[in-house]
Amino acid sequence: MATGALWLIGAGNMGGAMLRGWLASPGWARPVTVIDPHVAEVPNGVTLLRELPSGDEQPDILVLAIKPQQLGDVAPLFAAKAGAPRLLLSILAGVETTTLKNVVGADAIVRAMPNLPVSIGEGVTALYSSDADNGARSEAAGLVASLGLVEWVDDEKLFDAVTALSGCGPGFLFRFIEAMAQAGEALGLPAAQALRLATATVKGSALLAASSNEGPAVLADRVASPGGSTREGLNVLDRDEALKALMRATLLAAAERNAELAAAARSG
Ligand SMILES: NC(=O)C1=CN([C@@H]2O[C@H](COP(=O)(O)OP(=O)(O)OC[C@H]3O[C@@H](n4cnc5c(N)ncnc54)[C@H](OP(=O)(O)O)[C@@H]3O)[C@@H](O)[C@H]2O)C=CC1
Ligand SMILES: O=C(O)[C@@H]1CCC=N1
Repeated sequence: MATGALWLIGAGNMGGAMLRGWLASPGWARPVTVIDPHVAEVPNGVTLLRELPSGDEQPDILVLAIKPQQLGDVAPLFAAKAGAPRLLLSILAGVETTTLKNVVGADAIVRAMPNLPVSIGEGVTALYSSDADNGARSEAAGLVASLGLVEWVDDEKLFDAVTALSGCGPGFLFRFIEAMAQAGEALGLPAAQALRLATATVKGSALLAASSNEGPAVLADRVASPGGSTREGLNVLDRDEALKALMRATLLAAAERNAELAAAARSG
């Protein structure tokens, strides 16, 4: 059971989600300090500081969860410190290892890209490190293992793609649920019922896809009874690859924004 101190800098939407996931995981024993100037409250047992302590004190593990555009605000605070954390886990979209190294001189740096369902232990966290040794890599993976699926990415260039797919993905799927529910509403269903049906349908389909040996294309065919109604709906999604083209454009736009954020962080 790991007991070294963890500092979480930024406890907004994603930092807060990871914190909830960690505190709910069996055997969690690390003392946690949240450093965030504005967050309203933190769970029981968590220390809240409004700014980074000015002395040389450093945690065992530092989790950086501020917005990429806020990195410049904390950089001078780290520059003034003599010590360094043992492990830095950065969840900043876009911001590259070389940029992080210039800000926090941790012994090991691991980039992580979690997604919002980590708060219920059903998330995805992608990890990348250019130079962490096996011990640090397994420690980083162990830290996020209780939050859901963990996937290593070998090439940092692919991190923007992973961010677009699984990091941003819940946002796209929430929009899909909303659109599906509204389409049901347009067919006459009460709004609340349409939302329950759409949400449960996406949940059940994802669970089935995750547990099946068959791919999503085969599963879609299993729903589409010959001569039936699903095929008519799939024909709309498939015409001119309408849905696939929309998803390609969606992920590309997100990935390009990550590259812009990286460039901005690189130039300080
Ligand atoms: N949201 C998501 O689903 C995901 C987000 N990420 C990454 O997580 C990071 C945070 O995103 P998100 O949670 O959405 O953003 P939020 O704005 O919700 O959270 C950032 C938090 O950090 C606080 N903060 C600002 N400045 C400082 C500072 N100097 N020291 C400490 N805390 C500070 C912010 O306060 P204030 O609001 O007042 O500025 C806010 O509470 C980003 O880098 C993003 O790329 C990664 C994966 C998924
Ligand atoms: O929107 C963002 O920039 C962050 C990164 C991944 C999800 N949210």
